[in-house]
Formats: sequence, structure tokens, C-alpha cells
Amino acid sequence: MELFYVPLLSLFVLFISLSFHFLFYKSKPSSSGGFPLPPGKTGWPIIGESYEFLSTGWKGYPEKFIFDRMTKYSSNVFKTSIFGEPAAVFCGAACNKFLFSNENKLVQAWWPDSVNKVFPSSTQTSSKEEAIKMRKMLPNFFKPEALQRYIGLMDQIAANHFESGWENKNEVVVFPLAKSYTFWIACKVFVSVEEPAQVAELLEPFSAIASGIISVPIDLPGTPFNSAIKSSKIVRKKLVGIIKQRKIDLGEGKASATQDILSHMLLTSDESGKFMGEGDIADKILGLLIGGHDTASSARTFVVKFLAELPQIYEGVYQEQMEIVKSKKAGELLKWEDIQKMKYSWNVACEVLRLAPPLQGAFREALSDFTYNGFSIPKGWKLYWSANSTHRNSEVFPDPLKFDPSRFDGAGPPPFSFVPFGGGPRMCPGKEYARLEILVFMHHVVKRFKWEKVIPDEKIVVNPMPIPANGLPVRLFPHKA
Ligand code: HEM
Repeated sequence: MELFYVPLLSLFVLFISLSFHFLFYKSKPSSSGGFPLPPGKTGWPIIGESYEFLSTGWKGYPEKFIFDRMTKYSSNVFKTSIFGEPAAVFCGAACNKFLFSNENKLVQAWWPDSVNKVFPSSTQTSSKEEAIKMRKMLPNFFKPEALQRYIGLMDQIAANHFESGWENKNEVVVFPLAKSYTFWIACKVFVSVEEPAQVAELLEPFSAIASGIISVPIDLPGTPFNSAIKSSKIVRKKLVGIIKQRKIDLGEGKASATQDILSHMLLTSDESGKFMGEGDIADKILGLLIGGHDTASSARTFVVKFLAELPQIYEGVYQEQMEIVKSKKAGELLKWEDIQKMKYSWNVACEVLRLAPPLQGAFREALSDFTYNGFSIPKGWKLYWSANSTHRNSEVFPDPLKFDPSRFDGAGPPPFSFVPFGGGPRMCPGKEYARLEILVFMHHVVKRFKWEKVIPDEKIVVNPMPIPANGLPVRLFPHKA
């Protein structure tokens, strides 16, 4: 499962599949090397503390699980048992630094086995070492230099999206629209697919994969899990078809080397001169589609939510974006220089990501026994780093629940204390891409509308990404021309 980023939705899947873990439950955790295990309790047999871990998110307070235990044990590392696995939760910047700096040394990424069933191909197309090497290339395709050329494309798609989905409507529901915006941009920027029929051909199986990941992992005909497995094969086959055609088009000069991420992937070799195979590229693109879908859509939905609630913040973003609008000729597309001017808007987006991080955290697995802060961590334990609790540390972020974009002025928060995109070698490769997508979206939405929430106290459900329970319906007030 090396190549794929899989949202924490899959952890829910694992919870459902606990019964399978029953059979294989490992021996009880024990201390090693003379150091004690971290404080904490492992909860009910097998189920451990999974229910408490998940249910605080369902109620909209995922950080509560962690803060309650940090206070109870007076420790920033505590033991628990989640999803049938002995685990330690690592809280705060110092812990994040330790885990992120020890990637592939003391720890490695860990995702549930069920995910491999949906995406088995990466393990078949390349060896583990090759897969790691290929993954190292991923950030190259998403560096600011590489992405600059796609800003105009994003701007164009955003304009079409707002014309068809938002204009001339009194009310819209933001989350589904944010998802469709994400998918259209990804199709265009990743593989130059923009014909509505072609996008729809990919969207249908893609949606089945997205919902199959959060379903009960029972692989029987008709189950969402089964449909996700089938759909991942369909999407992969379609992607391989697009890749083969692109190779021909590049050879015949009908496609350009810089038109999208796919051309870039096909024409970039690793340090030993090796190019990625078709299967690897298809895997990567599918992984990127999944990795960037709900995360960025959740982030944009919360931008809209906070701007509805905070008129002064809205005003600041509006003024900044209108300066950019005024500086452009009619029909001129956004450029890299315009994005660089969106400083306040990005501070606002960062504050949104601090208070509502799309990924609450992620798991690692201990590769060997080690000690941290005087506690023994046995080989095989799962280790969880948490964005949410890190972001609400009042020592780093005074009055942590206050929405204050000025926290990101200048150098911003100290290293490892603001981690919506993770850190270390596994830091989100889509970070810069997500930044562009979010800023282009903010540009379009504020230059067109003001809005208010239809449901003032709409509940937030974190399962595992934060999403307003009704998808965030808003009433639109277009600016007068
Ligand atoms: C606001 C939007 C996003 C957030 C908050 C986010 C967050 C994250 C985080 C926290 C991780 C690291 C997980 C870990 O430590 O194991 C990650 C990994 C990843 N993200 Fe994102 N992400 C976002 C958007 C995107 C986008 C747009 C893409 C694709 C273009 C993407 C692709 C990936 C991939 C492929 C990985 C896995 C990297 C690996 O396994 O080494 N993400 N993301």
C-alpha cells in the first residue's frame, strides 16, 4: 500500500472489521528494555478505546479523546488500544518532530490491510524498494515551479464551475460543490481530461471507490467494498488507456511536455535514469485523486463556513481579492504573481486548517523497540500523531479557539506545531497544489458573493474528516456589478 495516501476514513473501516482481528489478536503489550510502557489503558478487550476515539469525532470534538487523556496521565504520550491494535498517541510539536524525523528508521506509515484490497496494484507493479523510490519522485511534480503553469487552468475551471454551480442561485450546498470543483480541476491538471462525458466516465467509478473506502470491508457481490475494488480496477484501466494514448501523442508531437502532471510524470526519470511504468503512473494518479479529494473539499467548505461567520475576516479577504481583480484586464487569467499577493487570504486558509484540519492525524508503526521520553515503545505498536490536539495547544496558540489569521504573519507558528499537511518524508505532496486550489476558489467565491449560513448552528461531524452535517447550505448575495 506504499503508493497510496488513504484518508483516515479507512480507519473507520478497520473498526467495523474488528471482529476479524479477534482471531489474530496479538499478545498483550509489554514493556521492554527496562523502561515502562506509556501510561494509559487499553480499554475493553479487542475493542480497546476505539469507540471513545471515534465517537468524540462523531460528536464534533475529536481532540477531546486526546486532551482528556493527556490531562489524566499528565503525559504527552499515552497508551491505548484502537482498531484492535496496541497503540501510543504522540501529542504535540516535540512528538511530531520525533515521529516525522524517524520515518523509515524507527517508524513507517501504517494503513489498514483492507485498503490493499481496494488498491492492490501498486504492490504488483513494483517492488517495495521501487515503490519507495517512486514515491520520493512525487513531490517533484507538485513543487511550486512545476505547478505555476497550471494556475490559469485552475482559474478557467473555477470560472466555469461558479457559472454553472453557483451563479443565479439563491442557495447552494457547499460541500458537494466543493467536491465537484476538486474533481474537475484534478481531471484537467493531472491528465487533461475536460470533456464532460469523459469526466463523468471517471467520476462514476471514482465515487464508488471514495464511498467504498468508508464502508464495511466485506467483499461480497453488491457490497460497497466490493464495488470499490471493482471500481479501482476500472479507473486504473481507464488511466492506463489515457497514459498509453499520451505516450503516442507525445511521440507524434500532438501533446506537450508541460500540459499536465501526466506528461511531467512520463518524461521525468529518477536519479538512475529510470522512468515510471504505466502501472506506477496510474497508481500514483489514482492515489493523488483520492488523497486530494475530500481533504481539499473539506478545507474549502470550512473556508466558506468561517467567512460566513466572521464578517471582518470576509472583508479582509474581499479587499485583497478585489485589488487583484482590479489589477487585471477583462478576461485575463490568474497568474503566479497574483497568487503571491494573496497573503492575507492564505493566512485565513491556514487558520481554517488549524481549527478544522481535514486529516485529524495519521498512524505509524514501530519498526523496532525504542524508547521515547523515558517510555518503552514495543516493535509493531501503532503510533498516532494528532494535528487537532497540536493545533489547540494554548502555549503555542494563545486563546486557541479564537479565529486569528495574524498567527501566521511573519515566520508563523514554530516548526512542527502547525501540521495540517503532516511533516517529514511523508508530508503531503499535494500541499502546494492544495494551496493553489484553495486560493483560486477563494478568489472566485468572494469576488462574486457574500453569503450567510442557512442553518446557523449546523453540527460538524468528524468522520473522520470534518464536514458540516448538512453539507453547509448557504444563502448567496451576489455583489452588485
Ligand atoms: C487541504 C488539503 C490537504 C490536506 C489537509 C492534506 C493532508 C495530508 C496529510 C496530513 C498527509 C500525511 C499523512 C501521514 O502523515 O501519513 C497527506 C499525505 C498525502 N497527501 Fe495530502 N492533503 C491535502 C491535499 C492533498 C492533495 C490536493 C493531494 C493530491 C494532489 C494530496 C495527496 C497526498 C498524498 C499522495 C499523500 C501520501 C504521501 C505519502 O504516502 O508519502 N493531498 N496529506
